[in-house]
Order: sequence, then C-alpha cells, then structure tokens
Amino acid sequence: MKNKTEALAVALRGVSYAIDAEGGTRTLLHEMNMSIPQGQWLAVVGSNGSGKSTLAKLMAKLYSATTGMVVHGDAAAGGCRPYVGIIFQNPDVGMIGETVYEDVRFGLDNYGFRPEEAGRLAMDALERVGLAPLADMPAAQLSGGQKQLLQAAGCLAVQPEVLIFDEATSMLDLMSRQHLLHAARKLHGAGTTVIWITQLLDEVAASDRVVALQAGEMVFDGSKEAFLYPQNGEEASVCESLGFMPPFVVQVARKLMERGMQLHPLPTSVEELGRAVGQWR
Ligand SMILES: Nc1ncnc2c1ncn2[C@@H]1O[C@H](COP(=O)(O)OP(=O)(O)OP(=O)(O)O)[C@@H](O)[C@H]1O
Repeated sequence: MKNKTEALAVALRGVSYAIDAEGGTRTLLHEMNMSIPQGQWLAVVGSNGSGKSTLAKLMAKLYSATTGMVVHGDAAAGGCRPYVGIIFQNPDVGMIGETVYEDVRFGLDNYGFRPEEAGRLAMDALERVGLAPLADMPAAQLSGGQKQLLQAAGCLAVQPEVLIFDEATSMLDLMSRQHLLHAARKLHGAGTTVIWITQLLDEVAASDRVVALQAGEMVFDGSKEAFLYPQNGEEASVCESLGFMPPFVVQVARKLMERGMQLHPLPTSVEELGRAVGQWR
C-alpha cells in the first residue's frame, strides 16, 4: 500500500494562466510549481484579485493551463466518488435541488451512488454543516450563508479525494464557520487532502503548509509558523510584509515573547497558546 504522505494529490508543473484582454493577453497566474501530497492541509492566502480562485479552478481542472500542466494523483477515488470537489465563494453556484435535502441528494444520484447510501450520505452531510433541521425547506429560501453551507454539504457528501474550499466561510457566522471547519477536519483526519483558500489568517492554524499569492505570483511556500512569525531576526513576518494583520493569538504570543516568555512550538491557535504558556517555566 502507498504511503499516504508521499503519494501525490495535485501538482502544478510550470502552470501559467492567461486570458484575452484589451490590447493583448493578461496573465492571471505566473509559472506556478508545487506538489501537494495526499493528506496534506494546504492553506492558500492572498489579497483580493491575487489569483486564488483562478488557482483553485486550475487545480480542479475546471480551467486548462495556458502553459504547463496540472497533475492529479493516481490514487483514484473509489467507486463513484469524484477526485476533486470545490466549494465556491459564490453560494448560488450549482444550486439545483428544490429542497435542501434534494439539492445534496441530486449530486449523489448524479455520481451514481446507490439510493440507500445516497440518502444516508445526504443526511450525514447536512448534519455535519448544521443544516439537517432545514432539510425540507426550499433551497431558494436559504440565506446567503446557509446556501454556502448547502453547497459545502453537497461537496462533502460525495467525499472527493481532494477538497478545495475557496473562501467557503466568507458569508458564515462564527458558529457555522466552526461547523464547516470541523467537518473539513474530520474528512482530513480520514485522509482527504484539503486546500483551504482564505483571507482570514485565523484559519491558517489548521494547515500543514501555507502558500501565499500576490498579483498572480507565488510569493511564499512554507510552514504556518514561518508565515506568521518574523524569521531570522527580521522585524516583520511574511504575512505582515504582504499587508495582512497576524491573527490575534499570534500578536499576543509575540508580545509575551517580547517580555521574555519562551513559547515552543510557536502557537498559531488559542489551544496551542494555552499549552505553550502552560509549559513555560
Ligand atoms: N474571467 C475573467 N476575466 C477577466 N479577468 C478575470 C477573470 N477571472 C479573474 N480575473 C482577474 O484575475 C485576477 C485574479 O482573480 P481571482 O478571482 O483568481 O482572485 P482571488 O484572489 O480569488 O480574488 P478574491 O479574493 O477577490 O476572490 C483578478 O484581477 C480578476 O479581476
């Protein structure tokens, strides 16, 4: 059996993406190279218009690279499961079913899941995102955030090998964000590769690796600690130099360290900060 951590999920080999624009072509993404191993949680960050959604669509092969190649791993999803699932920023994308339940069920039936299994998977996915109580409600009557959750449920239900969340929490309240993050963590724990695109740096805490984009270029590829904390005696962290405010928990940790507290490992979540402070003598 292949080692999950070494097998490839998605790779970009010299990928650029350009569109026709007034006065010639406009390159939206430049020469991207990266390999994402199966089971990795990759966070992709970048400001508005930096190319995150374009990258997501290339990774999902919804767009074709202008130059270079996008490679999907060969550990094909079992049975009728799709290889890549993408949860879009715009919650109205792909809403098909009349009711909330039917919307999720439609995707499962479409992929050829057996009816008994499809019914169970649809309800399970709605439970996970907190929409089970609204299963019989007309999908069109959901709020923007609820539609975003519905789209996520449809994607989680079919259990792709690779799940791409493209700013999928942008319309969600804190509770719903937690629901979705928890659902993603559960699937990740079972081996799913997660690509989590966000502008909310608090959400970087869950990741194994961070890639940052700026004007269509990859300007950082490394650990969340190297992204959020200044390195090698520098004044500012990479995230600050790209114009992002570090998460509150990182700001607190840095203040504590300035006052002489040593924190190991560098905390990126409240839980990690609590542990690091608790261990300090
Ligand atoms: N179909 C298109 N036609 C023209 N320009 C486009 C098209 N799609 C994207 N762009 C441009 O490409 C750039 C990258 O867009 P993209 O949606 O990938 O960025 P993003 O980082 O996801 O932004 P946001 O955080 O605002 O969603 C932007 O300048 C955008 O205007």
